[in-house]
Amino acid sequence: MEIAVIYATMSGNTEAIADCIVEGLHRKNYSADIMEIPDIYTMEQVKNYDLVYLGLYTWGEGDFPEECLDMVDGLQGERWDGKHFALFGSGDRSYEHFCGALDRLKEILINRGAIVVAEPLRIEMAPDKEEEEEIFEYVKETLKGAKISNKV
Ligand SMILES: Cc1cc2nc3c(=O)[nH]c(=O)nc-3n(C[C@H](O)[C@H](O)[C@H](O)COP(=O)(O)O)c2cc1C
Repeated sequence: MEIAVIYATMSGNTEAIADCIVEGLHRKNYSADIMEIPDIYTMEQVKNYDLVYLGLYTWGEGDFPEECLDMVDGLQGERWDGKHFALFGSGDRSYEHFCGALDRLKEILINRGAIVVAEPLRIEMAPDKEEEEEIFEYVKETLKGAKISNKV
């Protein structure tokens, strides 16, 4: 089973969540390819995976980060029927739309036929110890959601 963890980060918080997701996957004996946006150039790279963890921080007023716009366009331009996605990101509760980019991303993916396997995981800034546990639980929930029964 092929799993990718793809993320965008400006100050490292979303990257810390991505690293924790990879660790959570290892604990369940799954491996994953981890990639930072904008190093993903084609949707073909995304299509190769059975489960894609996609992480973004939120910018502006609930907006996508600038470096994600090409990828969002790419996602919008394809059908993702039956493909499993799990969304995560960092934000700041002092903004009106906490992790708002994740709501927008979820809507786009669902409209294009994707299965978003759990509610997006929203972390305030960088994960603390308690939130790391939350991330490990999220990994378990999303693996179940994706109905992955075979180990990599
Ligand atoms: C100009 C600006 C706009 C932001 N807008 C939002 C927002 O609308 N919603 C939110 O939850 N966080 C917002 N944030 C907070 C970032 O998403 C937050 O700092 C996040 O942890 C950054 O993640 P990163 O370390 O992965 O880059 C904003 C930050 C800046 C500097």
